[in-house]
Amino acid sequence: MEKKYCLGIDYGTQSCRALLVEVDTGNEIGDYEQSYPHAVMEEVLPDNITKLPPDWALQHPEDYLYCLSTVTKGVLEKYNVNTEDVIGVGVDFTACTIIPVDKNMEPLCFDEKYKSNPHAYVKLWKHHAAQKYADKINEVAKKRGETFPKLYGGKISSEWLIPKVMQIIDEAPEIYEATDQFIEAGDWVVYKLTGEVKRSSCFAGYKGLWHKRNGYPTKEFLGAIDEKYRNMVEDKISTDIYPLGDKAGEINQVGMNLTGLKQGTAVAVAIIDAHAAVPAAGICEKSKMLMIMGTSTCHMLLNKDEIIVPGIAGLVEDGILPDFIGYEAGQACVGDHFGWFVKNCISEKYINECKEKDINIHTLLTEKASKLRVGESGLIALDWWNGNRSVLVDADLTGLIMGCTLTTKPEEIYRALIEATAFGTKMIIDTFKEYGVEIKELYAAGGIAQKNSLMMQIYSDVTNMDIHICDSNQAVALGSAMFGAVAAGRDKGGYDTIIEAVDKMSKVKEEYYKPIRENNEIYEKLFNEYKLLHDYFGRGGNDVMKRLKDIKLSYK
Ligand SMILES: Nc1ncnc2c1ncn2[C@@H]1O[C@H](COP(=O)(O)OP(=O)(O)O)[C@@H](O)[C@H]1O
Ligand SMILES: O=C(CO)[C@H](O)[C@H](O)COP(=O)(O)O
Repeated sequence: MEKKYCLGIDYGTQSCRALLVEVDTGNEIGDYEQSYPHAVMEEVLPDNITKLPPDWALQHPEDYLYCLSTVTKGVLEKYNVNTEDVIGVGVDFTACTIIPVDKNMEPLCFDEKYKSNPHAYVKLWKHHAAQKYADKINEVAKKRGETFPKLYGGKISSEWLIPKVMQIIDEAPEIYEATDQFIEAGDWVVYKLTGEVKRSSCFAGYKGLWHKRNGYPTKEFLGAIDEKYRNMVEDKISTDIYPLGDKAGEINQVGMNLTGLKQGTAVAVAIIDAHAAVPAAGICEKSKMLMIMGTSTCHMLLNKDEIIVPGIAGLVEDGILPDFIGYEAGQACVGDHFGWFVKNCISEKYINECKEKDINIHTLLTEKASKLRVGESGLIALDWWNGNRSVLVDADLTGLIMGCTLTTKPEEIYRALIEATAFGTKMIIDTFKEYGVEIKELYAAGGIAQKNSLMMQIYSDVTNMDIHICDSNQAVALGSAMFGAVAAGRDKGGYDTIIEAVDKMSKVKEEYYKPIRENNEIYEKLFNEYKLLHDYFGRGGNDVMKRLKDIKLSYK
């Protein structure tokens, strides 16, 4: 019998990639990647005139279609696979990443009329300018004694659907009027492939405040925030939601022209990027926390019980795998602030050294940082360059490096930034444990888990836990491909359930990171200092970060 393949299409923050995988073994044939031509728009629209205020982060949906074509056609051609043998496709996407679309499902920013209106574009997950709307939701929910925020760690994040739509209602009523529906980019790509609008319970559950039994927040609640928000769900957000593992549809003519895939190929209901990595790392039982480490880090955990943990991003029934409560927590800025550092704070001398050694700047700084002893630099940092997602849920917090002197070196700062993210992860783990959610093992996947072994050792030393690594350079895309194989089903050579796919296709490396006792002892001390700073600046001891932000905003 001919080999059967499935395809995972992974839309990250910076780029999109397609991964071709053998269905029976999970062996990765190869991948193809393409960066978004407009990247993340944080300062100006593509017209090069319309400036964006602080905390905005937009993307261009044109890039999603361009990348879809490039990566799918690219991978099929490069590895010369007969499309007859590709049985299923899965799509994952960052979230909450939403597009306002018209009645024909065309993004409003494609319309000449709205090209210079920032609200007509995609609001990327890390668009944090809806914080004041999230604050309103939290305030009114508290006053009314609403119970739904408990499922989201007690606080609704500015990254999510409802605050983002509220921002559009207030700041661009003409865009709100012209919008037929607000749709997650992952669901929109599935529509482009199949012609079917099959919204995913994963996006709706974690990012849309949707609950399997209770639905979205009620009209009464939304109306209590302000009358103008009362009908937003009914008018502009589809309530037709489908579980993970379902088939959304089949590649249609448009999908075939876009991708080169055969009409009739099964397409799975879309999934959030981080969530897709869980089955890829072989996790289908409770108590194993997976960190998906890239631009940001998402912490995923399965459990059988619904235990309320303050400050986590969400817990959703069947949200990751069927028959489990899927818990998510996260750090909004991990690779992103290493990226910021290497882009803005590196001297000519280091750049020349990279050229001489023919390595990139991350590798050079990591090499130098690995020679430092724990605590030797005298630095400590807070990892809030992009706000704090867990456990403080506050996008208005900012980054901090303490202990700098005239002898501080770039690699010391780089290491302090790595350590800050490890401390942030320990805060999350400790909070889960404190509230009775068991974490017995730690797993890691994503770009950084593969690329930076110093960082993984630091995480092991800080958390004092073994860390197992998913044995795929593209864990997220692998997970999506697995959902593609499930959408195809056993009759077509795929699987009936994601658990069967985990059994055959998932991958974990044999070697793992073990904590080094002496390092852990010093990190315990440093973590106590981190906690002091964390609580002082993040829990109301001193709101200087917010006051500085207010002054900054007064200039816009
Ligand atoms: N060797 C490295 N060590 C640590 N961080 C890195 C390294 N190389 C790249 N990065 C950071 O990793 C992030 C990209 O992660 P990746 O997993 O490839 O993408 P994404 O999060 O978009 O899916 C960028 O923010 C970049 O600054
Ligand atoms: O909130 C998310 C998942 O729940 C985002 O999708 C994620 O934080 C962005 O992912 P990446 O760092 O891989 O670009």
